[in-house]
Amino acid sequence: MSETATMADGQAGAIGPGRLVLVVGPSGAGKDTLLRLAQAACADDHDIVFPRRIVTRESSADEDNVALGPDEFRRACEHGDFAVHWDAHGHSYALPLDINDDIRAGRTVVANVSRTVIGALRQTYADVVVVAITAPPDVLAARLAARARQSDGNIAERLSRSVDDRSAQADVTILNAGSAEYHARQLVRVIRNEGWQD
Ligand SMILES: Nc1ncnc2c1ncn2[C@@H]1O[C@H](COP(=O)(O)OP(=O)(O)O)[C@@H](O)[C@H]1O
Ligand SMILES: O=P(O)(O)OC[C@H]1O[C@H](OP(=O)(O)OP(=O)(O)O)[C@H](O)[C@@H]1O
Repeated sequence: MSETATMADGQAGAIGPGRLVLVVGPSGAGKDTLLRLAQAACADDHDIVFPRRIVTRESSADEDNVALGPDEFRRACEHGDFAVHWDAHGHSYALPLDINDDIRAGRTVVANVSRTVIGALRQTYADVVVVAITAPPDVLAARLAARARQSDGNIAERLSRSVDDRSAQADVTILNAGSAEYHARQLVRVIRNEGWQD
């Protein structure tokens, strides 16, 4: 399995003062679901930004991503259009460079990223909060089977993906085993920097 984490702007902790909230976790944990609900809850707050990811797969009901072909993605990468990019599950993913403008303007940027890029992002941004979304293994398997997204490829391979936990330490962990609405409210409280376990 290969992943790459490449930063466009590598000055340690240089980019602030806004917060970068990273939503991470295994496939099927519910990252996109909680993000969609949180985005809807924050729709009126223009200081909270949910950037569209760039992914080498079609946009779907699960994620409203910008879809690029592999060659276009590579050219955009070489052109310096991405704040960060990585490869996983046979796809390439990126966050757009303009998140840096939002963060410099003091806005909060919320994004679903690979656990493999947390270390690099913590070094590059001044205020990073990592939110791990988790669920028991049997729940992950059932959810991925039910999601049945064609671009997911082999579900067993998705489930078996492991990431070095030392590089992926979370500030907050949400065990997404209750209702999605309840856990999305927890995520919103983290995004708003409020007490999240109330
Ligand atoms: N709290 C929850 N309760 C029940 N089903 C959920 C919950 N959270 C997510 N799901 C479902 O699990 C599947 C995987 O969720 P998704 O958000 O796509 O996960 P991820 O982005 O982490 O891979 C989806 O079909 C989604 O509807
Ligand atoms: O390195 P990892 O932490 O394992 O993450 C790898 C990738 O998997 C997820 O993407 P994707 O949206 O394709 O999958 P998911 O929705 O099934 O998690 C996540 O957003 C990362 O882009």
